[in-house]
Amino acid sequence: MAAPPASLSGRDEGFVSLSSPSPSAALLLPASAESRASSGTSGSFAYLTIKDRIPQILTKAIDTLHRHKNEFFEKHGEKGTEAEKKAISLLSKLRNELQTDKPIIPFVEKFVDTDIWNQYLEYQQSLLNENDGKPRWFYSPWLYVECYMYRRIHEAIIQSPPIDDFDVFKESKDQNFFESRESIIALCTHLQEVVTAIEDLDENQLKDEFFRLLQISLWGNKCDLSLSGGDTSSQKTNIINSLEELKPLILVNDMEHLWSLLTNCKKTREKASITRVDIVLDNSGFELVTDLVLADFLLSSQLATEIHFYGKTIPWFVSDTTIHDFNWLIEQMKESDDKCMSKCGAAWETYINMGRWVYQDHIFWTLPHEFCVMSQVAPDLYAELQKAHLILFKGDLNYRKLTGDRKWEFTVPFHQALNGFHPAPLCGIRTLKAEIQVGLRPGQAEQYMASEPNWLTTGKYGVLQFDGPL
Ligand SMILES: O=P(O)(O)OC[C@@]1(O)O[C@H](CO)[C@@H](O)[C@@H]1O
Ligand SMILES: [Mn+2]
Repeated sequence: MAAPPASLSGRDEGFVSLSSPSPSAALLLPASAESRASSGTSGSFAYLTIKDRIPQILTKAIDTLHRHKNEFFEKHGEKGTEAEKKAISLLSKLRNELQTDKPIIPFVEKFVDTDIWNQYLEYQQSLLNENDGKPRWFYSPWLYVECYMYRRIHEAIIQSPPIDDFDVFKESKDQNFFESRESIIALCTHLQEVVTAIEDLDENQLKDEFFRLLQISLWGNKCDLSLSGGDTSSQKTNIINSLEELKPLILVNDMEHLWSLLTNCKKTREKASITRVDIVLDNSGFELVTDLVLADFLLSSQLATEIHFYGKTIPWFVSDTTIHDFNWLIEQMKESDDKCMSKCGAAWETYINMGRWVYQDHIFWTLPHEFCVMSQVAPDLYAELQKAHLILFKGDLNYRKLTGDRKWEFTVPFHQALNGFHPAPLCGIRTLKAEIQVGLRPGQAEQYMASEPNWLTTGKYGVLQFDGPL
C-alpha cells in the first residue's frame, strides 16, 4: 500500500506567497472564457466548458450526494442526513454563482492551501483595472476558474462533516475501471508476455516495446471524465491493435529522445546507482493502468530503477488520481479473477513495498499556478523533481500548466513555452483537449484547422513532447 499523504500542514512551509510570475510570462496572459468566446467563436472550448460542461459536472456531483443519502444516514444517523443536505446546498449555490457569472469569492474553510488560494485571488484582482470590477467566472483566466471550481467542490465537502471525506467523483472513476476491464486484461496479458520474455529481447525489441507502451499511455489519456462532463469514457476496444492507425495522429513524437536518454542512463549506470523516472499522473481508471504498465516495463527492462508517482491530494477534474484511487486500483488488480491482472497487481504491490515505486502527494498539483512558478511557490516540490532523470507529465491539464495556458503561437518552441520550468528532462504526454499547442512545424496547425475546426479539443490528436538535452 502506498503511504497515506504526509500531513499536508508539514508541506505548507514549502509555500511562499506569490506576488506575480516572472515579467516575461505576463507578456501573454492566460485567456479567459469570455476573451476566447469574444474571439469571434460563438462558443470557444473554454467558454463552453464554463457555460455548459462544469454546471453538468456540478449537477452530477449533487445527484451523487443525493443517491448516497441512505448510506450517510446508516453510517452517521441524522447528522449524515444533515451533512448531505448542507453539501448539496453549498454545491447548488456554487452552480448558481457560476451560471450567473458572479464574482469569485475567497475560501473560508481552513485547509492547508486556503491562504495561498486567497492570495491567488488577490493576485487575479491585481491584474484587473478599477473599471474591470472583480475576478469573475467568465472573465478571469479559464485555467484559474476551472481549478477554483474543483477546489470549491472540495470546500463544500469539508464544510459538511461527517461526510467531509466523501469523493463525489469516486463512483465515476471506479466505473471507468470496471467498464475498461477487457482492455485492461488485454494490456496486462501483453505485459506478462513481455516481462516473461524480457531477458531474450534485443535492443530493438525493447525499444519497440517501450514505444508501444508509451503510445498506449498517451491514448489512455482520452479516457477523461471532465471532458465528457462526467459521462462514461472508458476504454472499450483493445488499444494495442490500433496503435499503427493512431500513429499519424501524434503531432509531436519525441519518443526517440526518451529512448536515448534512458538507454544512456542504463549504459552509464554503475551497479548501485539509480535511474529515477517521475510520472505526474492524470486520470484514474484505464489511464492509470496504462501508466502503471509503462512503469512496470521501465523497471523490468532496467531502463529505470525507481519510479515516483504524483497524484492529487483532493478530488480533481472528475477523473484525476488520488492516493485512494491509486491504492484501490492496485487492490482491485491484485484481487482480480483474471490471472494476468492479479499477477500485475501483486507485482505492483511488491514494487511499492520494496520502495521501487514511490507515491508522493503535494498540494501544489491542485493549486491554480502554472508550473513556471513552482520553484517560487513550492520549492520543496521543485527540488524533489530535480532528483529525477526524466519526468513524464500526463494529460491535458498538466500540459496547460506546463505552458501557462497562454495563447502561444503554434510554432513557439516547447522549451520557450515552459518559461523557465526545467527541473529535469521532461516529456508532456497528452491528448489535445484544450485550445493550446506549441512546438508544431510551420503550417502544421493550419493543415488541421482547415479540415477539423475542433482538432485542438476533441482528444483525437496527441503529443509526446520532450524538453531536455538532445
Ligand atoms: O488533464 P486531462 O484529464 O487530460 O484533461 C483535463 C480536461 O478534461 O479538463 C479541461 C476541460 O474541462 C481540459 O483541460 C481538459 O479537457
Ligand atoms: Mn485529468
